[in-house]
Amino acid sequence: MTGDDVDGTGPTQASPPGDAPTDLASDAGPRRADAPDSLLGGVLAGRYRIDRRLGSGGMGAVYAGTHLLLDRPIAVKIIKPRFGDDPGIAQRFIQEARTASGIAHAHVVEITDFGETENGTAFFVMERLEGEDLAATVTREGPLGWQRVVHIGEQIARALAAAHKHGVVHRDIKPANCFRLTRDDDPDYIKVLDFGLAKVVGASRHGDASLTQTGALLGTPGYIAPELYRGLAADHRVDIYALGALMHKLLTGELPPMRLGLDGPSELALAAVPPGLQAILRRALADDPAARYPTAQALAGDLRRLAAGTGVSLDPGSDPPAASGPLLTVTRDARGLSFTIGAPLLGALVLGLGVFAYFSLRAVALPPTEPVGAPLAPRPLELQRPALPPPAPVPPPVAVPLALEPAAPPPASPDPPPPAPSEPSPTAIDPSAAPPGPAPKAGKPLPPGSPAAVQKAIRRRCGETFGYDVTLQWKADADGRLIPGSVKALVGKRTLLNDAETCAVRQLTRSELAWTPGETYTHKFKAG
Ligand SMILES: Nc1ncnc2c1ncn2[C@@H]1O[C@H](COP(=O)(O)OP(=O)(O)OP(=O)(O)O)[C@@H](O)[C@H]1O
Repeated sequence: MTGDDVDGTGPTQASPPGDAPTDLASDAGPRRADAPDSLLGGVLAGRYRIDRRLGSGGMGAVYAGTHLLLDRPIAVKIIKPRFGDDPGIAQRFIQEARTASGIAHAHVVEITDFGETENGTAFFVMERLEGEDLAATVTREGPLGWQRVVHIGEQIARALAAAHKHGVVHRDIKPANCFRLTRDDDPDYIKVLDFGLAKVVGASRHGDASLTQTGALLGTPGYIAPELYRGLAADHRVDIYALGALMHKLLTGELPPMRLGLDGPSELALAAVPPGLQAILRRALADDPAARYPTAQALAGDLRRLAAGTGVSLDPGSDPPAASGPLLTVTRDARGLSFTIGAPLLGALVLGLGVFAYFSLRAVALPPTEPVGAPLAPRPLELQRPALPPPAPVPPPVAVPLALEPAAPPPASPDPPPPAPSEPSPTAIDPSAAPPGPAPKAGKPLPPGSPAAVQKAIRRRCGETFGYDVTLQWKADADGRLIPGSVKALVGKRTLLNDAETCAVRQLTRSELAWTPGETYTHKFKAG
């Protein structure tokens, strides 16, 4: 897994220029592969020798090392120096290790140690895996056979089910975060990596309220569930959506088109896969979380049944009740993100009110504000899109340009929204269409058609992605903030939903520029 590839398809070991997330100091430009690394050859915490750098991601770099006492290979993730000064980020990093180490599942990477060095650099130690992440696999091999995807998807679903029971939502499931290795003659044995973006239900147990107040939309474009883009309450089903997107990517080489407000499955490029798998993906990728699998366990069950040829249970009413564990509800409010446990106690209360049956069909958690478990009221999303092609037996994938309706203003709060982190996580997207975001900077709106700063950033960061002429389009909302879902990358008349778009959307959303309200921008980039 690399932060190199924003849609999870890039190489695993390198840090190319298009990789905004991976370089240690983005303002200083990407880290050169041959740059000296003072950690190499050193010994961490008196027992971990740092042998070579494997790559880097949003918050840290990963090194291959050796446990000197046990003479055993390990991998160490070390927080980036620029984040080291930020106690909040370091806290998240340690939290990542602590929570991931508690999941203990065959398909979750094992965390064996974590801590801080003498100079305050946070690190954690993992089992070192031999293989490659799924982004590398799909880049090299192209689309995978559906049987392989079902096998891979089931393992990831089981890992997620274990994490969700533990109160952890991964929030950044993508090919780059799923490592493929050979075990017991299985060449597609999967370990899920990187719970760095996961938020923990039990954060408050550690007295870490800041974990709930990032105010940023975390994830990777293309894998982010629609409710997060909308700024609605969200829960563990964001992982189910992301896993659906991951399987779609593995099956077709492309991400599913984002179609906010549309549940129609006809645009999925899945003609070559069995109807049962198509149905599974449609359900996993449902726009409305209530129409998705209620649990990762249920998704894993259908994948298992499909592999065994015993059919799938796609009737939502046939799903098992929600897991009894502390499933997570992430709620966006004026203070940022907050978390609620859908505890059995809550279920009992609901039962006492005589409506358990109603909710058990739709929800696994009951957020305090806008329940994602309940059917979403049809939202008047202003989908500005060309007329959809007429229904056809196997329609080609259609990318729908989106203009998200700015969500309703947040409820009044006595407290002002928290300040944005000094350096957002590389995969953090300022949810400009979301209600609780900070007010747009009172910058001088750039004249339409000359977004020079963004052009520079995209040129620098997405240089390798644009090996061809590409036109970028994006739209500003009524407040002059970029609408993430509006970004399109066009090559000729074809809309791309891959590296170009995801790299561009990341750069655009990070730019924090004020745009001309309501303006649609079109910008051409020449290859090279
Ligand atoms: N336990 C491990 N064993 C072997 N290689 C690993 C291990 N963990 C990570 N790697 C590799 O290290 C590199 C960097 O991983 P890292 O988690 O920093 O990337 P990332 O997924 O982009 O991070 P982030 O999600 O924080 O942006 C990747 O090539 C990944 O495959």
